[in-house]
Amino acid sequence: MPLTAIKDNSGKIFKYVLIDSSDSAVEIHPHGATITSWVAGGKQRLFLSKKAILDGSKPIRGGIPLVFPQFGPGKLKQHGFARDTVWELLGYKDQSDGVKAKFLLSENSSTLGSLWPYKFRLVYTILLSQSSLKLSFELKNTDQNPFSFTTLFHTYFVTSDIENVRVNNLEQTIYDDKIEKSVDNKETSDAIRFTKSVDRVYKNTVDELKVTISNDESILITKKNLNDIVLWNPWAEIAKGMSDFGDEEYKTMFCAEAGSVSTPIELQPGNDWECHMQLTLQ
Ligand SMILES: O=P(O)(O)OC[C@H]1O[C@H](O)[C@H](O)[C@@H](O)[C@@H]1O
Repeated sequence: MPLTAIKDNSGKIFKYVLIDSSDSAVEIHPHGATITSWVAGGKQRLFLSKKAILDGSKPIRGGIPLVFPQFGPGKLKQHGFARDTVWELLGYKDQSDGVKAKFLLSENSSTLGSLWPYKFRLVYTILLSQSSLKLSFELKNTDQNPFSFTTLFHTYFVTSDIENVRVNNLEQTIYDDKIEKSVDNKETSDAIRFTKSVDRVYKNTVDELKVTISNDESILITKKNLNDIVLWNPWAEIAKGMSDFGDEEYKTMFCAEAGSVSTPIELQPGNDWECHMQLTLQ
C-alpha cells in the first residue's frame, strides 16, 4: 500500500505517509494538507522547524503549507484558511508515473462565516515519483457568485548552508520588495543569494527556475498557471520574533514559493481553474 495513516494516541490521524517503489516518500498532515517531509534520492529536501507546532493549533512552520484564498495579510487571517483547516483524504493510487494522493477542501461553517463567504471545491493532488514531486490544484466555484483569490505553494527548502544557495532564472524579472517597501524593482542578478532578510514577490516569472542547494545539489521548480515566485528568508532579527522558528534556523532554510499572488484571479460560478508546481531533483 503506497499510503499509510499514522494515528496519535487518541486514534486521530496525525499524518499520512506516501511512499513510491523507489523509497521516495512524503509525509502529509491532514491539518492544512501540509507536506512536512519529502525524501528523495535518499535525502530530506524540505525544511521543518524544530519548533513547528504539529497539533493543529496553528499553521505548520515548514514543509509546504498551502496558501488560499489570500496571500499575506488582508481581510482574512494571514495567508488564508487553507493551511489552517483539516482537509479530507479523497483517495490514493499507485500508477505508472508514481504514487498519488488526493485531498479535498470545500466550504464549511467556519469559511462561510469568514469574510470569504463562498462555496468552492479545491482538490489537491500530490504525485510522487523517484525524483520529483508534482502538486496540483483543481478549483471549482460552486457558488452562485463570482469570487477572487490568490494562492501559493509556500515551499520551505532545507540546506546545510544558506551561503551556498542560489536562485537562477529571475534576472530581469520585476519584483516587489516587502522588506525595502519598494515596488517594481528589476532583478539584476542571474544567481540570487540570501545574505539578509529577503521577502520579495517576483511577478510574471518564467515557468522554470533552478534552485541550487549546495555544490552538488539543485532542484528544478516548474510551474503552470502560476504567475509569481516569492522568495523568503526571515534572517536573524525577524527569526527572533517568531515563536515557532529557532533563532539559528534561518541558516538552514529558504522559501522559493510558486503562486499567483500579485494579481487576484477571478472565477465565475460553475467555472474551474487549475495549476501545478513540480519539484524535480537535478
Ligand atoms: O509567518 P507566516 O504567516 O507563515 O508567513 C511567512 C512569510 O510568508 C511569505 O513568504 C511572505 O512573503 C512573508 O511576508 C511571510 O513573512
